[in-house]
Amino acid sequence: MATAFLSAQRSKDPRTQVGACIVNEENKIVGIGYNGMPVGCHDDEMPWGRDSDNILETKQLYVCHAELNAVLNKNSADVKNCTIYVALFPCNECAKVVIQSGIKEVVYYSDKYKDKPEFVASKKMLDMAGVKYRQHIPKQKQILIDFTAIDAMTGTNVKEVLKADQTSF
Ligand SMILES: O=c1ccn([C@H]2C[C@H](O)[C@@H](COP(=O)(O)O)O2)c(=O)[nH]1
Ligand SMILES: [Zn+2]
Repeated sequence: MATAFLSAQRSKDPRTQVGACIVNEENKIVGIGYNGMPVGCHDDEMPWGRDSDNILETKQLYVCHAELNAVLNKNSADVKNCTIYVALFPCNECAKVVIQSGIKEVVYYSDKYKDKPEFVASKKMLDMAGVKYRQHIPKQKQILIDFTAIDAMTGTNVKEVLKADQTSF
């Protein structure tokens, strides 16, 4: 789940950043994704709002959801019998992707949209298809990547590394 949230940080969505991480039956990561615009559709040229009279000026019609990206980014032949860790409970469209790709379990963190039709429909389809889902309960409240501590522990000096890289060309 931490990997899913780390991936979510790459999302340009100002309101809801979603990350997803797929693991196989051996708990090895086989796909990671976050919600973002399709390749070639530049983040800064696309709309990121969701409230507009003109749906063409909202993100809804364009953004690729984290689960879809995680499945499309897979580094294995398929994701059958895998588990997907995802920051937000999957919407109806993502539930279809999960089911059709053979993923057998969804572990989610937030279920903030549970009363919306897309998410009610999602649960209905996951139930019918026999895909299990459960909320993630974190074992610890914080995971920190502290580069200062890493530098001290490994004797890394980024300025030196940069200089070394430049001179190696
Ligand atoms: O299953 C899902 C549902 C939603 N997302 C993404 C799509 C959007 O970028 C945000 C939701 O935006 P709101 O403004 O909070 O409606 O989350 C996803 O990746 N997967
Ligand atoms: Zn979705």
